[in-house]
Amino acid sequence: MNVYKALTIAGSDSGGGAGIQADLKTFQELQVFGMSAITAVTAQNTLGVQGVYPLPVEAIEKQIESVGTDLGADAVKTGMLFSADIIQAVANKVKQFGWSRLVVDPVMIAKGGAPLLQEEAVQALKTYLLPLAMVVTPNIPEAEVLTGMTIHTLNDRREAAKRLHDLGVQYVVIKGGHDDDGEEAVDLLYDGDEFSYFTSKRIETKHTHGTGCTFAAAVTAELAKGRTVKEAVETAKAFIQAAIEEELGIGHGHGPTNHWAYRRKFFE
Ligand SMILES: Nc1ncnc2c1ncn2[C@@H]1O[C@H](COP(=O)(O)OP(=O)(O)OP(=O)(O)O)[C@@H](O)[C@H]1O
Ligand SMILES: Cc1ncc(CO)c(N)n1
Repeated sequence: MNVYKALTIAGSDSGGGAGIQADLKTFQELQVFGMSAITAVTAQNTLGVQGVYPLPVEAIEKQIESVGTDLGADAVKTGMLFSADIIQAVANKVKQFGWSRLVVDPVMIAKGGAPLLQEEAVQALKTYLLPLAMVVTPNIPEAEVLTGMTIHTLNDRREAAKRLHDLGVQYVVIKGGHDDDGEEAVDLLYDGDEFSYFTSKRIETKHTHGTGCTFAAAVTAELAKGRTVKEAVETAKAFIQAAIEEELGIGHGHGPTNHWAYRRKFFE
């Protein structure tokens, strides 16, 4: 049996809808063996973030080394990295193990507004990690912070994608979840040459906690299997659409998406 493996380097969400938990569930659903290096523990639920506890840099490095020196990874994803020190350490380890199928989800703030990345760490993300990335997956506010431009139109988004590509990342996906007008949720992919668009019906719901993590984890899982970036984004879009569509309706606030919905929709 050919076993594909993916490593997520991200924060823990006690509520189970985002972060490490969303990543591992998504890897599993897509039949990829999931491994993790936890950067920070968050006390979090559907109502918000009640606490953030970053781990010592050494603890993060050790986890990555444990995976890298034994199991190996076909693809790697980063999520919440919190500080410039953590970003630099993660970038060094990615280089050390020669991981080229790297998906960077530049997590900055949780849906309720809690900061998951220190402001001074944005530059470190641009300098150390993005040049190593195969794919970066910002939402619109994250793309604005990374490029320093405001994004209103699709044209703005295309310009932002070009600027992100100039930072050294091979493929840029700017997600459209935050683009509030319109009946559709449109994600844009730029490969340095052409733009592609992945469009789905926008679902009217407040249960979108962890959509970004889940989407990027699905891209990572498909890359681990050797798919092209375009194929991986296509599957990730179908995965997140199903996960939002088939609501779980749990928790008292912005609930998590349904990680098993894609399997039920397409394979059962
Ligand atoms: N209401 C919606 N209906 C359909 N698709 C959506 C909706 N909201 C988000 N998506 C899709 O979910 C994916 C994640 O996009 P989004 O922009 O919400 O990420 P995000 O803000 O990083 O998420 P989070 O910070 O909650 O993890 C994209 O593929 C986007 O198109
Ligand atoms: C741990 C963690 N990572 C990422 C996000 C973004 O959805 C979150 N809310 N929590």
